[in-house]
Amino acid sequence: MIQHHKQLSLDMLLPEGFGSGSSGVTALTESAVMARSDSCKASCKLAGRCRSLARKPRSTDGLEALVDRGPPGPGHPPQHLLIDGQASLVRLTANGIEWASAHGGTPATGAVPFSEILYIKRVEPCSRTALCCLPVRLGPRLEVHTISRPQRRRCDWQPRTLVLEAAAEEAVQDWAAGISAGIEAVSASRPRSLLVLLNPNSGHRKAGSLYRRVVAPALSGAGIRVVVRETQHVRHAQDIAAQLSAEQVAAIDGIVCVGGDGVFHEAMNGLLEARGAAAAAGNDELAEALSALRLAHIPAGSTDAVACTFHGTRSAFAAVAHLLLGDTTPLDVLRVDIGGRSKFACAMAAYGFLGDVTHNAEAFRWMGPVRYDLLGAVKLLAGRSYPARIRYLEGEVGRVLSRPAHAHAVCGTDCATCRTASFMNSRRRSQQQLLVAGGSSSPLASASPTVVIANGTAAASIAPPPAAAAARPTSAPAAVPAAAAAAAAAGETSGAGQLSPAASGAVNSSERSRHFLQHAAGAFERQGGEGEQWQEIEGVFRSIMLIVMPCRSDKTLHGMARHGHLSDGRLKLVLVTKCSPLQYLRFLLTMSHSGCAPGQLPYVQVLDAVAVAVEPTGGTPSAWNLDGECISSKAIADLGLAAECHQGLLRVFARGVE
Ligand SMILES: Nc1ncnc2c1ncn2[C@@H]1O[C@H](COP(=O)(O)OP(=O)(O)OP(=O)(O)O)[C@@H](O)[C@H]1O
Repeated sequence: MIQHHKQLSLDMLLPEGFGSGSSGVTALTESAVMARSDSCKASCKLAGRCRSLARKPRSTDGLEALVDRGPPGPGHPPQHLLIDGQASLVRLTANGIEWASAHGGTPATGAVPFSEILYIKRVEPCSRTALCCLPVRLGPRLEVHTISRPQRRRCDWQPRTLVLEAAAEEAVQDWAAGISAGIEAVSASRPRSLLVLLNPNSGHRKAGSLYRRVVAPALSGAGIRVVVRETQHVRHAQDIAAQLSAEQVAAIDGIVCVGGDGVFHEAMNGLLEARGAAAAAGNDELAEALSALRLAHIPAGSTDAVACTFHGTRSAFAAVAHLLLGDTTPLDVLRVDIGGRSKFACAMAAYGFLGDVTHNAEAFRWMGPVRYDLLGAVKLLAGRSYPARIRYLEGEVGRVLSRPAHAHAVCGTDCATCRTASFMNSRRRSQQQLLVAGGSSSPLASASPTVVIANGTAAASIAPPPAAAAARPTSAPAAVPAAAAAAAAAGETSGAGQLSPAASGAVNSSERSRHFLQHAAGAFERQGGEGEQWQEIEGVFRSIMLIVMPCRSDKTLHGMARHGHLSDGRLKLVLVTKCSPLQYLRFLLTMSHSGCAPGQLPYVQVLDAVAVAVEPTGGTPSAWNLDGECISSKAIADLGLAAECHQGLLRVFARGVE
């Protein structure tokens, strides 16, 4: 059962930088400092600070005048306040707070936009005894909690607290009201209520303390209602997300995953499973409400590639800040068909080397994150390769985005490549809907080349014959699930944020040819375009990777796929052919240093694709690694794996790397 989050004492949990401790010292009154600073010189840790305050008496004359000035607001004259202990002229503009002060004779200005204020907190006046034994009078204050960007790594946001101090409580109230109104005007997408799924087993098993130290105070400060559930076992996060009732879905704006990539992967799968089930049951209202939920990842795991890719940093504070600000972006999801089931991955699906590493990693969890390095070294030396046949579809979006303007673009905030893909996707959907509404057969469909199915045990041998109407997938109805056919007929393609019933339900086929056929047919209908044809590559591979997003982590700062995107509807198909351990090590180092890109190494191919099918062609197949989760079922050995990228299927709390 969902338990209500216990409100924790902010004072106990405030992380460094969130607190009021140091700012309190700046509120020492001038006379108190003058009177007591000499007597506490020797013993007091703060004596130096006290002396400096005593040497530089601060003017508070302006504060008295403030009381009669009326409420602050855009167009109103600036008012005198103390900002971080400095007498300043402060005003509210339409965009935020601006101030000017003269610190030590040097004029200084500053500004904080409303869009970067996480929350504000009023602090009542009080008296306290500081470490220096001085009685400290803390006046009425307003803490403005915001972010700062370090010079060198701008996306590595740090907490910053601005303390506004006025002479009278009413003035602080006025400022609080003015700033709240400004935040309200830019906060349409900020969450108000969240479900938190916390995996206590992640990484170094410190997710709980990280939550209490960094996440809870921020959520509580922003007034967000939170329900926290600790996961008890493997797949628990998935079950919780999949079993959300309509009332629970209506009550929350999103799901926050505190842990590693695994817990995010599970929550995503649960959410998409629930969406598919709701759509299949004709419950459009619930399906829509589930589509509106956003997912967040607060990194506390071993790799945390999801958070690193979303925000360009592994900082939990940065992830929470993006969440509080309501940053939202669509995310591509890879739908993977294994035997009769569909699973979803947002980072990558890997066969060969990474599959082998994950296959053994769980047994060594007690070692912590270092298990990946050790197993990686072992598998590198073992040097296993796997024969396989790979088919892939570049897709319309793949062809358009292969133009120079997009081919080398690095995904970031407000990415032009992702916007283009999203535009193409929505245009294609509306075109299809128009055509369906008009009752005509879709020219898009008729212009599409066809998929030729080689009967028998061979999987779909795919090539577009000149007059292939008879060989169109519809000519083999048994191979195309009714739901998929209905979805295609209704124009329910894998558009942004949409999930066709076929994408989530179980598929009732166990034969290899049917498995590939139905995937190929579905993907082709959705993703193919004029002149499109499936490409086929057969060989022996050390590693096959389907990388959906850039996949940044501590080990690959630029991402495993340097030119991967969060929502361009494509994946990077990376094929490393059979090679020596030394060559493979070179590949790993290249990937770690600069990310996979075409033409780097002669034995590595990097291709753009929207759909891929991988079929083992001999020997014992490797396990698959789906977002770090190991999949080693008999179905993969028998049937292979087929995957298709769905553009912007999920919405996540992120803005991309700044
Ligand atoms: N209470 C629990 N006990 C044991 N395992 C759990 C529990 N809760 C969740 N899990 C499982 O732990 C697995 C790993 O979790 P997670 O991915 O969060 O951490 P990680 O593997 O250390 O990090 P990363 O995936 O970033 O490398 C998840 O797949 C999940 O199924």
